[in-house]
Amino acid sequence: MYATPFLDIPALNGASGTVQLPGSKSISNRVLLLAALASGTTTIHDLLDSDDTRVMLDALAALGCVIGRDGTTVKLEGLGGALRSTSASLFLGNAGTAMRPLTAALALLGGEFELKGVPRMHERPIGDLVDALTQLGCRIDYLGNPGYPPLAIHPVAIDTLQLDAPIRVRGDVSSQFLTALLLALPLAARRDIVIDVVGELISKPYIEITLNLLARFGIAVRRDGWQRFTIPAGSQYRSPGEIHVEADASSASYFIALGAIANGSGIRIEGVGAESIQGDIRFIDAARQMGARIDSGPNWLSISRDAWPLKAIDIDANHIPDAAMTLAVMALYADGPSTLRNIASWRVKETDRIDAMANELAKLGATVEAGPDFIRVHPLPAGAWQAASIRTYDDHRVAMCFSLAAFNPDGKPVRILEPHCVAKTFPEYFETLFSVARTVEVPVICVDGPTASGKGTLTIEVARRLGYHYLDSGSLYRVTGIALRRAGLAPDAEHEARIAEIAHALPLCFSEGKVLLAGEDVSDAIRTEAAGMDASRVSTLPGVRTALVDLQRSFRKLPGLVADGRDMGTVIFPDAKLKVFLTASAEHRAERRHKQLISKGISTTLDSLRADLEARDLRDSSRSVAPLKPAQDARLLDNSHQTVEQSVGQVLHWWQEIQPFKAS
Ligand SMILES: O=C(O)C1=C[C@@H](OP(=O)(O)O)[C@@H](O)[C@H](O)C1
Ligand SMILES: C=C(OP(=O)(O)O)C(=O)O
Repeated sequence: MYATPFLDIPALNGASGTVQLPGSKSISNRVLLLAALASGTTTIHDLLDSDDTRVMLDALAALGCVIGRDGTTVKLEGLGGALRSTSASLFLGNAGTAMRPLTAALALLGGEFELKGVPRMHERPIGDLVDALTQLGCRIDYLGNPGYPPLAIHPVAIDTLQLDAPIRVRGDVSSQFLTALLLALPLAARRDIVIDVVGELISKPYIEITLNLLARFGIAVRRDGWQRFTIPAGSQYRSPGEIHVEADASSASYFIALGAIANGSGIRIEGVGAESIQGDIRFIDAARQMGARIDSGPNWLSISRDAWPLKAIDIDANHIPDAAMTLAVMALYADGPSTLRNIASWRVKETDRIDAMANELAKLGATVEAGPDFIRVHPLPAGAWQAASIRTYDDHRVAMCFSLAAFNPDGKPVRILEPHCVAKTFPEYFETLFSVARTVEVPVICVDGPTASGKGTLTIEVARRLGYHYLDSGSLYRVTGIALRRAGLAPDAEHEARIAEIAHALPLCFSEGKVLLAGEDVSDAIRTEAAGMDASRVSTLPGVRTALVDLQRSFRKLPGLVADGRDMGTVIFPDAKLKVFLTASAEHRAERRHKQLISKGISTTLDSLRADLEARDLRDSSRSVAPLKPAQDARLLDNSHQTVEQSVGQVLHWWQEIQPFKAS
């Protein structure tokens, strides 16, 4: 997941490949609650691991469920209708699928509970559900604004609930209120329980998910149209033992759109197919209408671009409220204005999504019309796209769907602010996108400079702040040095061919700040002075340098790279847009190295370190191949009198200066 304050997506121009998508949020949270209400153990495969499921799991654990986890498989021992813990304060983040169903279940289970969430959750309505539960005799107080969480739930005896008259619940603000009642009321089914929906029910397919999963847990709800639902007397939750969660159909919408927009050999999605029980799968109908070519099989979809530009669409999107946001961005690539209707519920989700989409689409340059329950998006012709800094309003779907704007014909990058909000349902969204997307040019920042100038520290920090990959090219030489010593060779010209072979096939990777050679952590071994000397000698061998060029260039991957070394800007990435040549006086560098070594308990003297550094500088700058010198277009940064933060700030400032983004 990108934990950076922003993520810059360079202009993308193609995409091909296969993505395995994470589990459905709607299925995961329903199954977790049903498994908790049932008796016996349920093994859930492919459960979504995200903020929304984590708050549900934490809540169930606080209620006394025993939960075991192995990757995406979760084993949950149900409570069988009896809470092990009858008071708890539960934090439910911004998960509607946790807040609403848990409110109903806990109001019936008997106990003192406090249910709260993030500030936005406290602005998302729950009054219609609380009204329905209160009619039954449940006792719920608002701890903040009436009609909204946080809530205090008080115990009532389940056999005192009034179940003789139909329970009336409004269905026109959120279908989750009806879902919550359907999931929880089997707890009280000593007689038939009838629920009547008041007003036009929205987001109907989510009720189908609820009914489908209730049936998997042994509860056969009778349904009369979308108005009346009956939970038969004697209903009891029965765990199916094992259950698989399909991949998330709403998450699939971004990759379906990607296949429809991007040039390439198409996108294959694994984990969800056209027969999905999730209503958002009907997004494929809308995408086909806009011109996508889509095939499907058991648990897979394959999408490729067909009609181009896409065809404008005018649809009632009430049945696909979440995926429809993706259509609003696809509309930018259409042949006329597209209209999404009957989407008033967008206004009470993670943010006011109609306003958010209208504001951010306008930043890209689009003309947008919006009303209480619709949005109309006009296509953006080539030449009219702006490089925009997209505000995401802590809404995962805003972040995800705007990444698709990076396919604009004007080659403009897109900045996504607070990209970590995707953690609500799809923490690895951007990584998944980057695994299949192509760009004309992956941005690179080169930081070259002499030994002990602080390149490593600076580069790692700049990469971290930008969410870019990191290449410590010096370590390639150091690792080669270690590998050749292990092969019984000396780092000299006599063994150049053998060393080059070793370098070419170096099984190297950087992971969480560690350098791994064939899986072995060699981070400390390569930092000794002896390894440094070997690296410097190895790097004078032209055959070895050539062998390592391809390896170094292979680190240039989306969304960008910060490369540290001695010839990054001059030889390896001569087209880099920002090249920094970092220096510090020999005196300062010797002092820093001295401190470093002393802190590691390695004894040495300042004078000898300074002499070594000067000898190395001379060798590095006078070698015949790629001598250490600033690239012509490099910016010089002397950090002798700077803190790390100051040099990082300077590099980020230079980088920012060459970005085209307007402030948000
Ligand atoms: O029941 C569910 O799993 C959901 C129902 C929908 O909400 P509304 O019924 O409020 O539209 C949907 O937007 C939400 O992401 C998940
Ligand atoms: C509306 C959404 O979430 P929630 O389940 O919190 O309602 C969503 O995921 O788009």
